[in-house]
Amino acid sequence: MTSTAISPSPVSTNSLLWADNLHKRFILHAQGGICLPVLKGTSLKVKPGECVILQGPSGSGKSTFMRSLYANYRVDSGAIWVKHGENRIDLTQCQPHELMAIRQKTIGYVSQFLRVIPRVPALEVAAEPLMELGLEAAAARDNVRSLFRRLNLPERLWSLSPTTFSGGEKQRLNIARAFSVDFPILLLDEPTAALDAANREVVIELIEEKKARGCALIGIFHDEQVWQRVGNRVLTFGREDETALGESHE
Ligand SMILES: Nc1ncnc2c1ncn2[C@@H]1O[C@H](COP(=O)(O)OP(=O)(O)OP(=O)(O)O)[C@@H](O)[C@H]1O
Repeated sequence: MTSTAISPSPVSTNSLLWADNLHKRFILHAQGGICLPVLKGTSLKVKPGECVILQGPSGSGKSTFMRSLYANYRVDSGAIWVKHGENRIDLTQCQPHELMAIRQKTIGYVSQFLRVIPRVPALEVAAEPLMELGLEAAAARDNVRSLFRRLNLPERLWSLSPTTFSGGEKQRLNIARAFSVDFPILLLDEPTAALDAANREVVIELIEEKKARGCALIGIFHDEQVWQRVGNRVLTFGREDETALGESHE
């Protein structure tokens, strides 16, 4: 594959994701062109098997950073190197077809919200990413069923459209959709916010399993009990420094 976004010489790092000196500001055109600088030189490297927690006060830029890592937001400057297959690609420079391939194979994203298409059953919604990767429908559905069971999503809901699901049900569907694929990188934006204690515990287990398989995770969790258990490091916004969590997490 040739692309201007591919590093000409492999970056000397074993990180799966490397955000380098990101700057991002919002210009509020409808409000007198006010400029809101949000990311001011944010950097982060994440290696296989690591989970980095994004922390900081409300409005400090955690979600903006996360959305930039998924190229939902375009940064003003800086680079986001991602190991995609054998290549390292800069997400800030890549072509739309490369971004699609990266989202299909390399970076998974669990957002707080589920975009649902009316009339498509939950099982199909969750199995879609696996089928897009070429897995046959029956195997994809089996994989999703086992995640639905682990996440205690009642079987009577599997054939229903998730439009009427509760917040926690939608969230578990979102988790099954992203966790069914073996993404090398997973971005988790409050994946446990709407869950009860038992299901939170399941998500913690699923995250631990991903780490053991060498996945690099970046997460926003308001629940301290969760991030203390799954996190290796904390990137603090508003201060922009990193703290290692207890040795037991390393
Ligand atoms: N699309 C946007 N347009 C304009 N301003 C935005 C946009 N998205 C975020 N902001 C602003 O950027 C700042 C950072 O927002 P962001 O959502 O990244 O914070 P956060 O740390 O994730 O907050 P919270 O913990 O409350 O979710 C806020 O001041 C917010 O108003």
